[in-house]
Formats: sequence, C-alpha cells, structure tokens
Amino acid sequence: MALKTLSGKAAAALDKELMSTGAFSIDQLMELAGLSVSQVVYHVHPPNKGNRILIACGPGNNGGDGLVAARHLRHYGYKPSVYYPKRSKNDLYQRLAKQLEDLEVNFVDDFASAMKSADHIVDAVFGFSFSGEVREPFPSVIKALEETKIPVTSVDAPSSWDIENGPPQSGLGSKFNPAYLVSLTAPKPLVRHFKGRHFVGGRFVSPAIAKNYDFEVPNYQGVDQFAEVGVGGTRKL
Ligand SMILES: NC(=O)C1=CN([C@@H]2O[C@H](COP(=O)(O)OP(=O)(O)OC[C@H]3O[C@@H](n4cnc5c(N)ncnc54)[C@H](O)[C@@H]3O)[C@@H](O)[C@H]2O)[C@H](O)CC1
Ligand SMILES: [K+]
Repeated sequence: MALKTLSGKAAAALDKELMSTGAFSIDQLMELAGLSVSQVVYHVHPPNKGNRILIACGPGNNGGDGLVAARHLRHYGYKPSVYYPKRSKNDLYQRLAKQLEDLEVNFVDDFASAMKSADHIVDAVFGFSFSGEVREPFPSVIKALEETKIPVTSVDAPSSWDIENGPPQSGLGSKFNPAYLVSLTAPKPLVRHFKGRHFVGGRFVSPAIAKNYDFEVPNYQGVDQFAEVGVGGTRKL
C-alpha cells in the first residue's frame, strides 16, 4: 500500500502553522529534524563501519538540518566534515556553524575531493522549497552525489528532485537515487520514485495536525526520533 504524502506547498504551510498556532520556534523544529537525521545515520551506518561523514549543506533550512545533524554526529563519535558554500547571514545559521567550529568540525571547500575520504554522505542541500534548475555552486555537488558509490542519506528530498514529480527526466540529477531518505514530518510525493530505505523523522507533530493535513504520524518506538516506513514509497509490512 502507498504511503500518504504531503505536497511541498502543504509542507510549507504546515511548517508555518507549527511556528504560529503550534508555538514552536524554528530552532526547535530544526534541532529535532537534525536529531532525526543523525539517528538514522547512526542506525544505518554505525561508527564502526567508518566514522568519516561528509555533510553537504545548502543555503536554506534543509542545510540547517544538516548542520544540526553534524553536531549530533560529532557527539556520537563520528568525524564529520561539512561542505557549506553558501552561508546564511541569519543568526540561527551563524550559531549552528559556530557550535560546529567549537567542536573542531572541519569545513571543506572542495566537495569532490572531500568525498575521497568519506565513508558516508549526508545530502542536506535542498528540501521542499527547491525548484527549477540547480544553480551554482551546486551542480557539481549533485553530479558527485549522482556518481558516487559511497552511501548517501538524503534529508527530506534527494536534492535536485522535484518535490511532486521526483528526479529530472534527463540530465543532472536524473540518475541520483540515494540509499537512504529521511522524510521530515511526512513523505513528499517524490517518494514514489525513491528505491532505497525510507525513514520518517521530525517527531513533533500532534495527532490533530496530522489529521488536518491528512497524513499519518509513524509508529515511533521508545526514544527513537525516526521510524523506518518501508522501501521507497511503499508501506512497511
Ligand atoms: N516541518 C518540517 O518538516 C521541517 C523541515 N525543515 C527543513 O526545512 C526544509 C525546507 O526549508 P526551506 O528553507 O524552505 O527550503 P530549502 O532548504 O529546501 O531550500 C531553499 C534554499 O535553496 C535555494 N534554492 C531553491 N531552488 C534552488 C535551485 N534550483 N538552485 C539553487 N538554489 C536553490 C533557495 O534560494 C533557498 O536559499 C525542509 O525540506 C526540511 O529539511 C526545518 O528544518 C524544520 C521543520
Ligand atoms: K536534501
């Protein structure tokens, strides 16, 4: 059976609602989103499988989730490196970057060469607000993600995929299909094109909000901040 999904527009509206009537701050939502991502990485790629994690961060909140995940991964004993070429001047991002610097997390300028010494990659480049053709400096990053044999965990969406329609039909990103995807709050329609292991994270939604937006809160176990929901867009049996 297919999973219920949330369009990009509905996801943005839900985000706004959580931060208005829901009384959450963006910092809280991002912290919980990034924590989910870090827990999924620990689950699929524990440090004894190789502790060098390269995290590609884009300019928006998807990138912010990546910065938060990097901090948690550092505390779990990994050696994260962060590629963050378009730093936001916003105070929240500045603080997230400072927290990483204080933990001596390495910021790298050259994504392709950093990949040569990575055991796992986190794709936090674009999420539900991505649209159009990939602009500089990210085309070479998407190309590298598409071509690498290193396992990739994508945050909320495989970057460069259209949120509703999935991968581009041809050209850049058309062959990108990461091993793992962490959908935040709820899967987006693109998930029907995804072939890897699928997790949902962002454990902050009330049953009433989920009902309003017509999606299901997954069956989170114990203290887990993620739930594995199946392969691609199908429901786990
Ligand atoms: N409730 C939740 O599930 C939460 C999800 N979070 C994460 O936030 C992102 C959505 O964040 P947003 O800032 O709206 O957008 P993005 O990060 O997806 O990207 C915007 C960013 O990217 C630039 N951009 C857009 N298109 C392109 C392009 N074609 N080429 C280059 N650059 C592009 C745009 O200019 C912006 O700068 C969601 O997916 C989750 O990961 C929150 O962290 C918490 C709550
Ligand atoms: K992403």
